[in-house]
Amino acid sequence: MLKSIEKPNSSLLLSDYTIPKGCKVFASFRAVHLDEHYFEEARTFNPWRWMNHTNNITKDGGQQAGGAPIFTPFGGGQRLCPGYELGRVEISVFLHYLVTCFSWEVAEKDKLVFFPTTRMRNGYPIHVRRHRCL
Ligand code: HEM
Repeated sequence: MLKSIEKPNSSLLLSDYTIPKGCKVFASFRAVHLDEHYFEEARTFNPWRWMNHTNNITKDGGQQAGGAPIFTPFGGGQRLCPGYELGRVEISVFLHYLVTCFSWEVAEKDKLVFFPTTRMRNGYPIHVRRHRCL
């Protein structure tokens, strides 16, 4: 749990870290989303984990401090991504057509890397074949 205390000289004490006034703080959503404490086998591709909508709570059933959700790909609070609904619709439509109208084969082996963001090292090239469409 993160505790923040504003110090008299305007620096901020966040957990055990003193953040000097004027510093920029980058919240690593990836670090939270790959944390085994919150997500079982966090680095395993398992889309079925999202069938259970209680996945925004800890494994022991506790909510994160302040009751905030732990799965936050679109940020949160005042800076919540304003395009989050559009983003979700676009991804749903894309995935629907990808799996219903196309098949694909891996063109060349690739490796998943996690820094600075989660991605495939070489962009995961694939050969796509259109086999059916609405
Ligand atoms: C999968 C798609 C998307 C993801 C994962 C995503 C994620 C994010 C995240 C993490 C933030 C930062 C929140 C913060 O600063 O705490 C953000 C901000 C923002 N996003 Fe998205 N976004 C997506 C799609 C979109 C789309 C489709 C639009 C617009 C059409 C959009 C517009 C914005 C804007 C304008 C901000 C800045 C909000 C602000 O600073 O107040 N995003 N997004």
